[in-house]
Amino acid sequence: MSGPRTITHRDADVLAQAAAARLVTAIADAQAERGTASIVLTGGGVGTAVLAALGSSPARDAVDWRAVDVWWGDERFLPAGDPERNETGAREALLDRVDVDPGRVHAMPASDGPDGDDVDAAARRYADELAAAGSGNGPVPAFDVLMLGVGPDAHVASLFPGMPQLRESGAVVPVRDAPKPPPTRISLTYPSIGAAREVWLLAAGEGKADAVRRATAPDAAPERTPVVGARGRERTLFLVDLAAAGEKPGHR
Ligand SMILES: O=C(O)[C@H](O)[C@@H](O)[C@H](O)[C@H](O)COP(=O)(O)O
Repeated sequence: MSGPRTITHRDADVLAQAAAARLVTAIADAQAERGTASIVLTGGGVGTAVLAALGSSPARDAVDWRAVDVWWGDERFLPAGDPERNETGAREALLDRVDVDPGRVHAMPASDGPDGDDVDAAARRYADELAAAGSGNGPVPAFDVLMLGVGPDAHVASLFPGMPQLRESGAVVPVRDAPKPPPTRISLTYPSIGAAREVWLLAAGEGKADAVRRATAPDAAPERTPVVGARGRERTLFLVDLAAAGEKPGHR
């Protein structure tokens, strides 16, 4: 797997708009090639801004949303509809504004869902849903694009530095005591992330400059810098703004 290609944008707004344009093009290309597309969404400010940019762009009508499978890379284990859930943000930003097939929007279970507050059972349920969709491809489908916001500590999804989930071989894991609130979450693992054709890493703002710098250091290791373990099968893009790249505004 080759290393990420970094593409730097003037600021967070340009990054969100450009990533949205890239996403709708990737969906259209996948549908042209295979008749369907499979995308994995991320929570966080930049991830949601990308969806909002796409949701408010005429370009959103360039794809057949009925032929898109939507998955999540991680989710906060909260009741359905909680404003802190990544699913809630994604629906408000994009999914409620396009004609998706509800049966192809695969939200991670909520804490008031079929497994109640049993986050282990909820993680197993999502792993089963992925395996069913994988239909012989293996434990997860061949995602076309998997987006991951990058935390200031270089976490991606809910894979945080030093936590045992980084070494998990299963497809989906429960997370307790996450350093980023809320503490209880569900997350894809590196094997699931690595099943994606493309992984797009999103980072904006000077608060991410250290994480981006560490991620591109030659001796970076996933244990301390989880973002370096996130690689796509065909391509990995690091989509950043000047501030996250540690460059001065106006430099471009
Ligand atoms: O559930 C979550 O919190 C996210 O999935 C998380 O992985 C997020 O993407 C990063 O923490 C970046 O978030 P920001 O873009 O808001 O900094």
